[in-house]
Amino acid sequence: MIDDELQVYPHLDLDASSTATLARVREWMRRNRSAAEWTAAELVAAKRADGADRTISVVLPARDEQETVGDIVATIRAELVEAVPLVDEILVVDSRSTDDTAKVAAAAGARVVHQDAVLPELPPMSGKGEALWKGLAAAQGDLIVFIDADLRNFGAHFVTGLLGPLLTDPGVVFVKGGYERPLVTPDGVVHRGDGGRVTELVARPMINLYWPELAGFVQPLAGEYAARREVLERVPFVTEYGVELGLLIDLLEAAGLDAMAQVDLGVREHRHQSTAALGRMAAQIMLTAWSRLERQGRVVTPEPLNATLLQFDRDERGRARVSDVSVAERPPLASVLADLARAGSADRG
Ligand SMILES: O=c1ccn([C@@H]2O[C@H](COP(=O)(O)OP(=O)(O)O[C@H]3O[C@H](CO)[C@@H](O)[C@H](O)[C@H]3O)[C@@H](O)[C@H]2O)c(=O)[nH]1
Ligand SMILES: O=C(O)[C@H](O)COP(=O)(O)O
Repeated sequence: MIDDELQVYPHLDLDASSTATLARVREWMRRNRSAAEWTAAELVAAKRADGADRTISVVLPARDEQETVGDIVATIRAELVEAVPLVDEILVVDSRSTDDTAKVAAAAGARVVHQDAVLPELPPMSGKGEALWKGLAAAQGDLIVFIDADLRNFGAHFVTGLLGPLLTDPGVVFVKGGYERPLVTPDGVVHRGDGGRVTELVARPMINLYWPELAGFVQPLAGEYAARREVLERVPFVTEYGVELGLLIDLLEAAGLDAMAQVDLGVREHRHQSTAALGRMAAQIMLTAWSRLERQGRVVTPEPLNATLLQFDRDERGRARVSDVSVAERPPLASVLADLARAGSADRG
Protein backbone atom coordinates (compact mmCIF):
# COMPACT_ATOMS: atom_id res chain seq x y z
CA MET A 1 0.00 0.00 0.00
CA ILE A 2 1.55 3.30 -1.06
CA ASP A 3 0.99 6.03 1.53
CA ASP A 4 0.49 9.39 -0.14
CA GLU A 5 -0.04 11.38 3.03
CA LEU A 6 3.64 12.24 3.75
CA GLN A 7 4.03 12.42 7.50
CA VAL A 8 6.16 15.51 8.06
CA TYR A 9 7.50 15.52 11.57
CA PRO A 10 6.17 18.65 13.30
CA HIS A 11 9.56 19.66 14.67
CA LEU A 12 11.04 19.89 11.15
CA ASP A 13 11.67 23.45 10.22
CA LEU A 14 11.77 23.13 6.45
CA ASP A 15 12.97 25.90 4.18
CA ALA A 16 10.72 27.21 1.44
CA SER A 17 12.36 25.15 -1.27
CA SER A 18 12.03 21.83 0.62
CA THR A 19 8.44 22.66 1.51
CA ALA A 20 7.60 23.38 -2.12
CA THR A 21 9.30 20.19 -3.33
CA LEU A 22 7.50 18.06 -0.76
CA ALA A 23 4.19 19.65 -1.69
CA ARG A 24 4.88 18.83 -5.34
CA VAL A 25 5.81 15.24 -4.51
CA ARG A 26 2.70 14.84 -2.38
CA GLU A 27 0.48 16.24 -5.10
CA TRP A 28 2.02 13.75 -7.56
CA MET A 29 1.70 10.82 -5.14
CA ARG A 30 -2.00 11.53 -4.71
CA ARG A 31 -2.33 10.49 -8.34
CA ASN A 32 -0.70 7.08 -7.71
CA ARG A 33 -2.84 4.20 -8.82
CA SER A 34 -3.28 0.57 -7.81
CA ALA A 35 -3.12 -2.50 -10.05
CA ALA A 36 -6.51 -3.55 -8.70
CA GLU A 37 -8.14 -0.68 -10.59
CA TRP A 38 -8.12 -2.43 -13.97
CA THR A 39 -9.10 -5.85 -15.25
CA ALA A 40 -7.38 -7.31 -18.27
CA ALA A 41 -10.67 -7.19 -20.21
CA GLU A 42 -11.09 -3.48 -19.49
CA LEU A 43 -7.59 -2.86 -20.74
CA VAL A 44 -8.29 -4.76 -23.97
CA ALA A 45 -11.20 -2.38 -24.55
CA ALA A 46 -8.97 0.62 -23.73
CA LYS A 47 -6.29 -0.70 -26.08
CA ARG A 48 -8.80 -0.74 -28.92
CA ALA A 49 -10.52 2.53 -28.05
CA ASP A 50 -10.80 5.02 -30.92
CA GLY A 51 -9.68 2.30 -33.32
CA ALA A 52 -6.13 2.78 -32.05
CA ASP A 53 -5.28 -0.86 -31.31
CA ARG A 54 -1.80 -0.22 -30.02
CA THR A 55 0.39 -3.30 -29.76
CA ILE A 56 1.95 -4.39 -26.48
CA SER A 57 5.23 -6.19 -25.87
CA VAL A 58 6.33 -7.59 -22.54
CA VAL A 59 10.12 -7.74 -22.44
CA LEU A 60 11.97 -9.83 -19.85
CA PRO A 61 15.76 -9.44 -19.48
CA ALA A 62 17.12 -12.75 -18.26
CA ARG A 63 20.54 -13.91 -17.22
CA ASP A 64 20.49 -17.41 -15.76
CA GLU A 65 16.83 -17.34 -14.75
CA GLN A 66 15.81 -20.90 -15.70
CA GLU A 67 14.14 -21.36 -12.28
CA THR A 68 11.63 -18.52 -12.70
CA VAL A 69 11.38 -17.32 -16.30
CA GLY A 70 9.19 -20.23 -17.45
CA ASP A 71 6.43 -19.60 -14.90
CA ILE A 72 6.38 -15.87 -15.64
CA VAL A 73 6.12 -16.40 -19.39
CA ALA A 74 3.50 -19.12 -18.98
CA THR A 75 1.35 -16.90 -16.74
CA ILE A 76 1.45 -13.98 -19.17
CA ARG A 77 0.70 -16.31 -22.06
CA ALA A 78 -2.25 -18.00 -20.37
CA GLU A 79 -3.85 -14.92 -18.79
CA LEU A 80 -2.98 -12.05 -21.11
CA VAL A 81 -2.51 -13.65 -24.52
CA GLU A 82 -4.86 -16.64 -24.60
CA ALA A 83 -7.60 -15.70 -22.10
CA VAL A 84 -7.80 -12.12 -23.39
CA PRO A 85 -5.87 -10.55 -26.28
CA LEU A 86 -4.02 -7.90 -24.29
CA VAL A 87 -0.35 -8.75 -24.81
CA ASP A 88 0.83 -9.15 -28.41
CA GLU A 89 4.36 -10.30 -27.78
CA ILE A 90 6.38 -11.87 -24.96
CA LEU A 91 10.06 -11.33 -25.61
CA VAL A 92 12.81 -12.80 -23.45
CA VAL A 93 16.23 -11.26 -23.95
CA ASP A 94 18.77 -13.91 -23.10
CA SER A 95 21.57 -11.96 -21.46
CA ARG A 96 24.48 -14.37 -21.97
CA SER A 97 22.93 -17.06 -19.81
CA THR A 98 24.95 -20.14 -19.06
CA ASP A 99 21.91 -22.18 -18.03
CA ASP A 100 18.72 -23.25 -19.85
CA THR A 101 16.99 -19.85 -19.64
CA ALA A 102 16.49 -19.59 -23.42
CA LYS A 103 15.16 -23.14 -23.74
CA VAL A 104 12.77 -22.82 -20.79
CA ALA A 105 11.47 -19.43 -21.96
CA ALA A 106 10.86 -20.65 -25.51
CA ALA A 107 9.10 -23.79 -24.24
CA ALA A 108 6.77 -21.58 -22.16
CA GLY A 109 5.83 -19.58 -25.25
CA ALA A 110 8.19 -16.59 -25.43
CA ARG A 111 10.10 -15.34 -28.42
CA VAL A 112 13.72 -15.48 -27.31
CA VAL A 113 16.53 -13.30 -28.64
CA HIS A 114 20.11 -13.27 -27.51
CA GLN A 115 21.19 -9.77 -26.56
CA ASP A 116 24.33 -9.96 -28.74
CA ALA A 117 22.33 -11.12 -31.77
CA VAL A 118 20.24 -7.93 -31.85
CA LEU A 119 21.81 -5.15 -33.96
CA PRO A 120 24.97 -7.27 -34.34
CA GLU A 121 26.62 -4.52 -36.39
CA LEU A 122 27.15 -2.57 -33.13
CA PRO A 123 29.97 -3.47 -30.74
CA PRO A 124 28.41 -5.41 -27.85
CA MET A 125 27.96 -3.88 -24.41
CA SER A 126 26.97 -5.70 -21.25
CA GLY A 127 24.63 -6.09 -18.35
CA LYS A 128 20.98 -5.46 -17.71
CA GLY A 129 20.82 -2.05 -19.38
CA GLU A 130 22.18 -3.54 -22.57
CA ALA A 131 19.62 -6.37 -22.42
CA LEU A 132 16.77 -3.85 -22.06
CA TRP A 133 18.01 -1.64 -24.90
CA LYS A 134 18.38 -4.66 -27.19
CA GLY A 135 14.93 -5.78 -26.06
CA LEU A 136 13.50 -2.41 -27.08
CA ALA A 137 15.22 -2.76 -30.46
CA ALA A 138 13.90 -6.28 -31.01
CA ALA A 139 10.36 -5.82 -29.67
CA GLN A 140 7.52 -4.86 -31.99
CA GLY A 141 5.08 -3.23 -29.57
CA ASP A 142 3.97 0.39 -29.34
CA LEU A 143 3.89 -0.04 -25.56
CA ILE A 144 6.75 -1.82 -23.82
CA VAL A 145 6.43 -3.47 -20.42
CA PHE A 146 9.68 -4.52 -18.73
CA ILE A 147 9.47 -7.26 -16.11
CA ASP A 148 12.42 -8.84 -14.30
CA ALA A 149 12.74 -12.56 -14.93
CA ASP A 150 13.69 -13.49 -11.36
CA LEU A 151 10.32 -12.74 -9.73
CA ARG A 152 9.13 -15.49 -7.41
CA ASN A 153 5.58 -14.27 -6.87
CA PHE A 154 4.75 -13.02 -10.33
CA GLY A 155 1.10 -12.46 -11.20
CA ALA A 156 -0.55 -11.02 -14.31
CA HIS A 157 -1.45 -7.91 -12.27
CA PHE A 158 2.17 -6.79 -12.63
CA VAL A 159 1.56 -6.34 -16.36
CA THR A 160 -2.01 -5.03 -16.21
CA GLY A 161 -1.14 -2.59 -13.42
CA LEU A 162 1.71 -1.10 -15.42
CA LEU A 163 -0.44 -0.85 -18.55
CA GLY A 164 -3.42 0.76 -16.82
CA PRO A 165 -2.24 4.40 -16.86
CA LEU A 166 -0.66 4.08 -20.31
CA LEU A 167 -3.87 2.77 -21.87
CA THR A 168 -6.26 5.09 -20.09
CA ASP A 169 -4.39 8.39 -19.73
CA PRO A 170 -2.85 9.92 -22.86
CA GLY A 171 -0.76 12.28 -20.72
CA VAL A 172 1.19 9.41 -19.15
CA VAL A 173 4.27 8.15 -21.00
CA PHE A 174 6.01 6.09 -18.31
CA VAL A 175 4.70 3.95 -15.44
CA LYS A 176 6.81 2.56 -12.61
CA GLY A 177 5.81 -0.23 -10.26
CA GLY A 178 5.82 0.34 -6.52
CA TYR A 179 5.57 -2.47 -3.99
CA GLU A 180 6.53 -3.84 -0.62
CA ARG A 181 9.75 -5.86 -0.73
CA PRO A 182 10.39 -8.59 1.80
CA LEU A 183 13.87 -9.98 2.38
CA VAL A 184 13.67 -13.75 2.29
CA THR A 185 16.71 -15.32 3.94
CA PRO A 186 18.14 -18.61 2.62
CA ASP A 187 16.34 -20.53 5.40
CA GLY A 188 13.04 -19.21 4.04
CA VAL A 189 12.34 -16.68 6.81
CA VAL A 190 10.49 -13.67 5.45
CA HIS A 191 11.47 -10.24 6.81
CA ARG A 192 8.73 -7.85 5.76
CA GLY A 193 9.92 -4.58 4.26
CA ASP A 194 13.62 -5.40 4.63
CA GLY A 195 14.32 -5.99 0.92
CA GLY A 196 15.68 -3.43 -1.51
CA ARG A 197 18.96 -2.83 0.28
CA VAL A 198 20.60 -0.87 -2.54
CA THR A 199 17.40 1.11 -2.94
CA GLU A 200 17.31 2.13 0.71
CA LEU A 201 21.02 2.66 1.32
CA VAL A 202 22.11 4.22 -1.96
CA ALA A 203 19.43 5.10 -4.48
CA ARG A 204 16.85 6.73 -2.23
CA PRO A 205 19.28 8.99 -0.32
CA MET A 206 20.89 10.04 -3.61
CA ILE A 207 17.56 10.73 -5.31
CA ASN A 208 16.41 12.85 -2.37
CA LEU A 209 19.69 14.79 -2.43
CA TYR A 210 19.87 15.54 -6.12
CA TRP A 211 16.52 14.83 -7.77
CA PRO A 212 13.98 15.35 -4.96
CA GLU A 213 11.11 15.56 -7.46
CA LEU A 214 11.62 11.79 -7.90
CA ALA A 215 11.41 11.11 -4.15
CA GLY A 216 7.85 9.79 -4.40
CA PHE A 217 8.95 6.70 -6.33
CA VAL A 218 8.65 3.95 -3.75
CA GLN A 219 10.87 1.58 -5.73
CA PRO A 220 13.10 3.71 -7.93
CA LEU A 221 15.18 0.67 -8.91
CA ALA A 222 12.20 -1.55 -9.71
CA GLY A 223 12.71 -3.59 -12.85
CA GLU A 224 8.97 -3.48 -13.52
CA TYR A 225 7.95 -0.48 -15.60
CA ALA A 226 6.21 0.33 -18.85
CA ALA A 227 6.44 3.14 -21.37
CA ARG A 228 5.50 4.30 -24.81
CA ARG A 229 8.00 3.13 -27.41
CA GLU A 230 8.57 6.57 -28.88
CA VAL A 231 9.61 7.90 -25.49
CA LEU A 232 11.98 5.02 -24.73
CA GLU A 233 13.56 5.41 -28.16
CA ARG A 234 14.46 9.01 -27.41
CA VAL A 235 16.45 8.52 -24.20
CA PRO A 236 19.83 6.87 -23.64
CA PHE A 237 20.07 3.55 -21.79
CA VAL A 238 22.88 3.18 -19.25
CA THR A 239 24.37 -0.32 -19.29
CA GLU A 240 24.69 -2.74 -16.36
CA TYR A 241 22.61 -1.86 -13.28
CA GLY A 242 22.66 1.87 -13.99
CA VAL A 243 19.72 1.61 -16.34
CA GLU A 244 16.81 2.23 -13.93
CA LEU A 245 18.24 5.30 -12.23
CA GLY A 246 19.42 6.68 -15.58
CA LEU A 247 15.95 6.29 -17.09
CA LEU A 248 14.19 7.94 -14.16
CA ILE A 249 16.47 10.98 -14.26
CA ASP A 250 16.46 11.27 -18.05
CA LEU A 251 12.69 10.82 -18.34
CA LEU A 252 12.12 13.44 -15.65
CA GLU A 253 14.13 15.82 -17.79
CA ALA A 254 12.58 14.74 -21.10
CA ALA A 255 8.93 14.32 -20.12
CA GLY A 256 8.44 15.84 -16.66
CA LEU A 257 7.03 14.29 -13.50
CA ASP A 258 3.39 14.63 -14.51
CA ALA A 259 3.97 12.31 -17.47
CA MET A 260 5.36 9.67 -15.10
CA ALA A 261 3.00 7.52 -13.06
CA GLN A 262 3.34 5.06 -10.21
CA VAL A 263 1.20 1.99 -9.65
CA ASP A 264 1.02 -0.09 -6.50
CA LEU A 265 1.69 -3.71 -7.47
CA GLY A 266 1.40 -5.18 -3.97
CA VAL A 267 4.32 -7.33 -2.87
CA ARG A 268 7.34 -8.41 -4.87
CA GLU A 269 9.66 -11.30 -4.09
CA HIS A 270 12.77 -12.01 -6.09
CA ARG A 271 16.11 -13.80 -5.98
CA HIS A 272 18.41 -11.88 -3.65
CA GLN A 273 21.99 -11.23 -4.63
CA SER A 274 24.94 -11.45 -2.22
CA THR A 275 26.01 -8.35 -0.29
CA ALA A 276 29.19 -8.20 -2.39
CA ALA A 277 27.19 -8.26 -5.64
CA LEU A 278 24.94 -5.51 -4.29
CA GLY A 279 28.06 -3.46 -3.47
CA ARG A 280 29.06 -3.65 -7.13
CA MET A 281 25.52 -2.73 -8.17
CA ALA A 282 25.60 0.25 -5.80
CA ALA A 283 28.87 1.45 -7.34
CA GLN A 284 27.35 1.27 -10.84
CA ILE A 285 24.35 3.25 -9.64
CA MET A 286 26.59 5.90 -8.05
CA LEU A 287 28.58 6.24 -11.28
CA THR A 288 25.30 6.62 -13.17
CA ALA A 289 24.16 9.39 -10.83
CA TRP A 290 27.50 11.12 -11.25
CA SER A 291 27.21 10.98 -15.04
CA ARG A 292 23.83 12.72 -14.84
CA LEU A 293 25.09 15.36 -12.40
CA GLU A 294 27.92 16.05 -14.81
CA ARG A 295 25.61 16.20 -17.81
CA GLN A 296 23.32 18.56 -15.96
CA GLY A 297 26.31 20.83 -15.23
CA ARG A 298 26.02 20.34 -11.48
CA VAL A 299 29.47 18.86 -10.91
CA VAL A 300 32.75 19.08 -12.76
CA THR A 301 35.12 16.13 -12.78
CA PRO A 302 38.68 17.16 -13.66
CA GLU A 303 39.67 13.53 -14.21
CA PRO A 304 37.65 10.33 -14.78
CA LEU A 305 36.22 8.72 -11.66
CA ASN A 306 37.82 5.47 -10.59
CA ALA A 307 35.60 2.66 -11.84
CA THR A 308 37.09 -0.26 -9.94
CA LEU A 309 35.79 -1.56 -6.63
CA LEU A 310 38.11 -3.28 -4.17
CA GLN A 311 36.13 -5.63 -1.94
CA PHE A 312 37.16 -8.09 0.76
CA ASP A 313 35.71 -11.57 1.26
CA ARG A 314 33.67 -11.58 4.42
CA ASP A 315 35.37 -14.62 5.90
CA GLU A 316 38.46 -15.15 8.04
CA ARG A 317 40.78 -14.96 5.00
CA GLY A 318 39.33 -11.63 3.84
CA ARG A 319 40.77 -12.07 0.37
CA ALA A 320 40.80 -8.81 -1.65
CA ARG A 321 39.12 -8.78 -5.06
CA VAL A 322 38.89 -6.02 -7.62
CA SER A 323 35.88 -5.60 -9.92
CA ASP A 324 35.17 -3.32 -12.82
CA VAL A 325 32.04 -1.35 -11.91
CA SER A 326 32.05 0.99 -14.88
CA VAL A 327 28.87 1.72 -16.79
CA ALA A 328 28.58 2.79 -20.40
CA GLU A 329 25.66 4.12 -22.34
CA ARG A 330 23.66 3.35 -25.45
CA PRO A 331 22.50 6.51 -27.22
CA PRO A 332 18.77 6.90 -27.89
CA LEU A 333 17.69 3.98 -30.08
CA ALA A 334 15.95 6.30 -32.56
CA SER A 335 19.23 8.06 -33.33
CA VAL A 336 21.12 4.78 -33.68
CA LEU A 337 18.51 3.37 -36.08
CA ALA A 338 18.61 6.59 -38.11
CA ASP A 339 22.43 6.38 -38.31
CA LEU A 340 22.26 2.73 -39.36
CA ALA A 341 19.63 3.53 -42.01
CA ARG A 342 21.78 6.37 -43.38
CA ALA A 343 24.85 4.13 -43.44
CA GLY A 344 22.81 1.41 -45.17
CA SER A 345 21.56 3.74 -47.89
CA ALA A 346 25.09 5.10 -48.36
CA ASP A 347 26.37 1.51 -48.75
CA ARG A 348 23.71 0.85 -51.35
CA GLY A 349 24.98 3.89 -53.21
O1 LIG B 1 23.63 -8.81 -16.95
C1 LIG B 1 22.45 -8.94 -16.61
C2 LIG B 1 22.04 -8.84 -15.25
C3 LIG B 1 20.70 -9.02 -14.93
N1 LIG B 1 19.81 -9.30 -15.91
C4 LIG B 1 18.39 -9.54 -15.58
O2 LIG B 1 17.83 -8.36 -15.04
C5 LIG B 1 16.84 -8.68 -14.08
C6 LIG B 1 17.15 -7.98 -12.77
O3 LIG B 1 18.44 -8.32 -12.37
P1 LIG B 1 18.80 -8.76 -10.90
O4 LIG B 1 20.22 -9.20 -10.89
O5 LIG B 1 17.78 -9.71 -10.41
O6 LIG B 1 18.70 -7.38 -10.14
P2 LIG B 1 18.19 -7.08 -8.65
O7 LIG B 1 19.14 -7.61 -7.65
O8 LIG B 1 16.81 -7.55 -8.57
O9 LIG B 1 18.28 -5.46 -8.68
C7 LIG B 1 17.33 -4.40 -8.62
O10 LIG B 1 18.04 -3.21 -8.91
C8 LIG B 1 18.62 -3.20 -10.20
C9 LIG B 1 19.40 -1.89 -10.35
O11 LIG B 1 18.56 -0.81 -10.53
C10 LIG B 1 17.54 -3.33 -11.24
O12 LIG B 1 18.17 -3.43 -12.51
C11 LIG B 1 16.70 -4.59 -11.00
O13 LIG B 1 15.65 -4.64 -11.92
C12 LIG B 1 16.16 -4.50 -9.58
O14 LIG B 1 15.35 -5.61 -9.26
C13 LIG B 1 16.82 -10.20 -13.95
O15 LIG B 1 15.80 -10.71 -14.76
C14 LIG B 1 18.18 -10.58 -14.50
O16 LIG B 1 18.22 -11.88 -15.06
C15 LIG B 1 20.19 -9.36 -17.24
O17 LIG B 1 19.37 -9.58 -18.12
N2 LIG B 1 21.52 -9.18 -17.55
O1 LIG C 1 16.76 -3.01 -5.44
C1 LIG C 1 17.63 -3.31 -4.59
O2 LIG C 1 17.88 -2.59 -3.63
C2 LIG C 1 18.41 -4.56 -4.84
O3 LIG C 1 17.75 -5.31 -5.80
C3 LIG C 1 18.58 -5.41 -3.62
O4 LIG C 1 17.35 -5.94 -3.25
P1 LIG C 1 17.27 -6.98 -2.00
O5 LIG C 1 17.85 -6.32 -0.83
O6 LIG C 1 15.78 -7.21 -1.87
O7 LIG C 1 17.99 -8.21 -2.44
